Amino acid sequence: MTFLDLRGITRRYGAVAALDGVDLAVPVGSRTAILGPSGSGKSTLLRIIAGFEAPDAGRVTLDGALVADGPAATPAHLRGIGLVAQDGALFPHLSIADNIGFGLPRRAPHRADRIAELMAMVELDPAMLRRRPDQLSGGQQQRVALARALARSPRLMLLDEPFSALDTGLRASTRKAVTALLEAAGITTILVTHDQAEALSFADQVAVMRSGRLLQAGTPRELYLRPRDSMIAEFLGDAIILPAQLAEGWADCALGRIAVDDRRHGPAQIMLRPEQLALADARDGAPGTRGEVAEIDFAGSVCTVTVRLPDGPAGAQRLLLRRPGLGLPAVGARVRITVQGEAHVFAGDP
Ligand SMILES: Nc1ncnc2c1ncn2[C@@H]1O[C@H](COP(=O)(O)OP(=O)(O)OP(=O)(O)O)[C@@H](O)[C@H]1O
Repeated sequence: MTFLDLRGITRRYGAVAALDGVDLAVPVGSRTAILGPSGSGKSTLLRIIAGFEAPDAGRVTLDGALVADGPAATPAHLRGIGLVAQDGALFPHLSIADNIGFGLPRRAPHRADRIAELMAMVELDPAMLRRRPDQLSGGQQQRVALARALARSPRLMLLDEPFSALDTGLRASTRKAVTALLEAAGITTILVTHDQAEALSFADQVAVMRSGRLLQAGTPRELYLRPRDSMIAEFLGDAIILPAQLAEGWADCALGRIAVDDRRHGPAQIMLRPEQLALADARDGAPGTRGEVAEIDFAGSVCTVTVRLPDGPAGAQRLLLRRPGLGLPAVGARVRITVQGEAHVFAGDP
């Protein structure tokens, strides 16, 4: 069942079309990530969902109620939506307890119990209650911001790049903790990010935006393995994109004849993810495309191996493969490349 429905959302700032006819359905209890480069319209969309801004045109329906129909919109405080901003936006002069309890009535019965409960939910030590935000780490501050947003039991939680200021390790652990918490509470959540790995690991629906348009929405797996075009493919991770000639579920390309996920005929662009390519010693005599290792970028657990293929009709091809640091071939080694699984054929023109 759809909890939030966006239809034809359009918003202009002068000559800039920040949003240009965005449609998106967010299922109840789901986690949606809106992914896009800087300036693609992600924050504008989030502000329109939250009610801080109204669209010029388009409709926002929340839990069956129309909350925006063009510029006519229900104000933010009547929507029951929680928001965690990029920097947490805590009140620096208030204690952690007062930050978390900010939205709760001052004289509410059990106010202190509710604050303690929220602290426990986000796994913060009760000893921190009297501290001020600047006496907490970045990750702890983000948990306080989340507790404050949870205090009013929102129906929908909006997360605007809430992990971006945290360093890599803390970022992953905070994201995991937040995901588990929101899932346990059954709160429909939308995360805005420009980090593809974060979007893929957080969400059960990823929506990719560029220049105010929503290009494709689907499960992380669909977007990663079946992107609509090469731009989306490369935005979601490393991609090997090759010109090919298609026939009945097969493609002839620089890697020989390989299986594809499309039964069309004729020229097309196909895509493989680097992890679909396996390398072996070329001297083993088994079938597979031969190439030569041109370069190795050693980076520990994930290294990049550049393989040069023999000149073909499209000129010399270089493939980038990711490999663990152990057992790497040497530069100049002759290797045999085999493909695992099917290549993806882009829906658009070659
Ligand atoms: N208040 C405003 N006035 C004028 N232009 C704006 C305003 N807000 C956003 N824009 C423009 O609208 C476009 C979309 O901006 P938006 O902040 O939604 O993008 P974003 O994808 O969230 O970017 P980032 O990842 O950098 O935060 C940009 O070109 C931006 O300059």
